[in-house]
Amino acid sequence: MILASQSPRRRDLLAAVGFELSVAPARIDEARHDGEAPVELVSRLAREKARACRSRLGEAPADGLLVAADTVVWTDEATVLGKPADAADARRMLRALSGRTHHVSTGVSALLLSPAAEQLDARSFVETTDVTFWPLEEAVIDAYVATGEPFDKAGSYAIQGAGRLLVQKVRGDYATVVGLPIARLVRELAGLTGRADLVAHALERGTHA
Ligand SMILES: Cc1cn([C@H]2C[C@H](O)[C@@H](COP(=O)(O)OP(=O)(O)OP(=O)(O)O)O2)c(=O)[nH]c1=O
Repeated sequence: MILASQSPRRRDLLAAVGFELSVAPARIDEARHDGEAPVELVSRLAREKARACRSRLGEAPADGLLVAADTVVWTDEATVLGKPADAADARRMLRALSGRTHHVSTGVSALLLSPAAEQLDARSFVETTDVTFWPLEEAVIDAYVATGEPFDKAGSYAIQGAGRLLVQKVRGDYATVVGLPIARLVRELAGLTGRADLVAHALERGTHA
């Protein structure tokens, strides 16, 4: 499988269910269009990342799968919180999330690659998980920013890291927050490849520590 993402979290989630990966990050403009809803944004960006990566493979790629994804954190006002520009930006985002429920949407686009394929076979979907933060005192925000963890993370936190200390409640798939809804993805790949046994196969091959 080709993973069109630089995210080590996505690589780990796929490797843990037994996929052998080659990583080929796609560089695209991730700017949000005027009036674009967060769910539409991640859906579009995942598809654009997949398309950009696919076009670099040339005319006749080997058989296989290509997966791209994009994650955003957003609030009820449809404000999108991207990766923080600096520590002050991270602090501002964490204050905005303190004591409230926000949404994390991950868009995924999977392509079936084949040298013969005229028509591109693809599956794209978006999963959204709601995350509630404990109220965060300024000292907690400062200590968290000082860990350095917020800087390459949408919304300025990582639920899989020290950021788990900020989280009171999760409603939806935890893996969607980390950056890849793996359970849904394996099911979509089963449909895309016609391999109904893919979930069982992933359970057999995976390393489930
Ligand atoms: C909210 C949250 C985000 N994140 C991460 C997942 C994503 O890697 C990142 C969101 O940025 P993305 O732009 O989705 O992904 P990326 O830049 O890491 O990789 P690429 O563009 O090459 O696909 O934030 C966490 O790791 N944990 C969390 O709890």
